[in-house]
Amino acid sequence: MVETPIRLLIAASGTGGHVFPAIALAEHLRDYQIEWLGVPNRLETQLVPKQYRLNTIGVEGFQQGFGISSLRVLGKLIGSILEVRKLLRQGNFQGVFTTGGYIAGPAVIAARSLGLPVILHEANALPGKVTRFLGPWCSAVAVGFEVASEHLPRVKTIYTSTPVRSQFLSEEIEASLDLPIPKDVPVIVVFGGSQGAVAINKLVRQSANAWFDAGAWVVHLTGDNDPEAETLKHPQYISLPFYDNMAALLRRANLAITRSGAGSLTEMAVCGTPAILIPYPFAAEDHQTYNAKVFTSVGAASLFKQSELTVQVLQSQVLKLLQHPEELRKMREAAKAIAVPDSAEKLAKLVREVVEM
Ligand SMILES: CC(=O)N[C@H]1[C@@H](OP(=O)(O)OP(=O)(O)OC[C@H]2O[C@@H](n3ccc(=O)[nH]c3=O)[C@H](O)[C@@H]2O)O[C@H](CO)[C@@H](O)[C@@H]1O
Repeated sequence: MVETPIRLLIAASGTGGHVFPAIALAEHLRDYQIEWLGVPNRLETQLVPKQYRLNTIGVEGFQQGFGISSLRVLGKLIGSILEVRKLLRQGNFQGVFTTGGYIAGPAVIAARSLGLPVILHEANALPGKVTRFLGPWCSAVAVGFEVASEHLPRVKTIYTSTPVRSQFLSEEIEASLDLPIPKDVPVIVVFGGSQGAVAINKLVRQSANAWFDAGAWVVHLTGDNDPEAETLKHPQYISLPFYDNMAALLRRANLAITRSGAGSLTEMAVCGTPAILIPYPFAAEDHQTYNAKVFTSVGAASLFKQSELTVQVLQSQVLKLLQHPEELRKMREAAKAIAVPDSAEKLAKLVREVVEM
């Protein structure tokens, strides 16, 4: 008799930090029939339908305080819970995996109200509200940073780190870097999460000439909402709105200047990329600062508040590191020491244990 494959609904929506780890996990559950739950206008609509059926619902987060708009969001939430319950029942799903965020609300509530198992993965050092609130109701909660467990006292967590896309684990990936950079020059990569970071872009454009003079090349991933993105021209400067082959670039880079989203940090650990971290100041509950501290506490990065970082400070901090390659080497080793390259396997094992129990 042919066994029917297990049907799993993955609820992962929004930015790269939520969608990429779920794609990496799905690659380790090839024998499962996977469908996706997302919203109609976010990154999952570009990344998911090539491989998995994408079901979309309308859902959004609550704002501070309680008013008319909260009532509207609550109404939408109830509607989307009913929609997900219908999808789970009609699709005969046996479990749900989610990476948290708004989509996790209806996904967890619908699944648990039907008695289905739910595995939630929380990538951030300070878990999001949905994880803190619904974590105790999930069958298993995996965390990307060990310190996250301290913020989830009512939940038995499992530390798996955060899965990275498979190209990050390939030994030969650096050879696939298709940017015209000479072999032996120091490379600084600047990026701001999957959306770009206009404030960092500005600082970098004002600081970069001193780094060029020191022989460094700068690869600047500006995001696509920076009106000044094309204003700096230099033979040692490459500016792109977005770059797909981050695995090769982070391996090649001697230093990254970036935000501290959980996805980027995990990738930099796996690649051993030393970093200057500038947490996004408006991130929910300042969670990026908590993420960054995981790296600074082991000596893999230095941390600067955006409000306190001037051109002079950034310029001299980078020059100091360029002049002390042994310091960069120590940071590289420190980053690698906290990497968990088999995170996707660990998470897939957990999913199997819970769903097939
Ligand atoms: C503003 C905000 O609240 N961001 C959150 C969002 O992260 P967000 O998705 O913005 O940022 P992450 O650092 O987690 O991930 C960025 C991803 O985009 C990729 N990339 C980026 C630029 C580029 O040119 N090419 C490319 O592929 C990176 O390699 C990485 O995989 O979810 C994360 C996980 O919950 C949180 O930790 C972040 O704090």
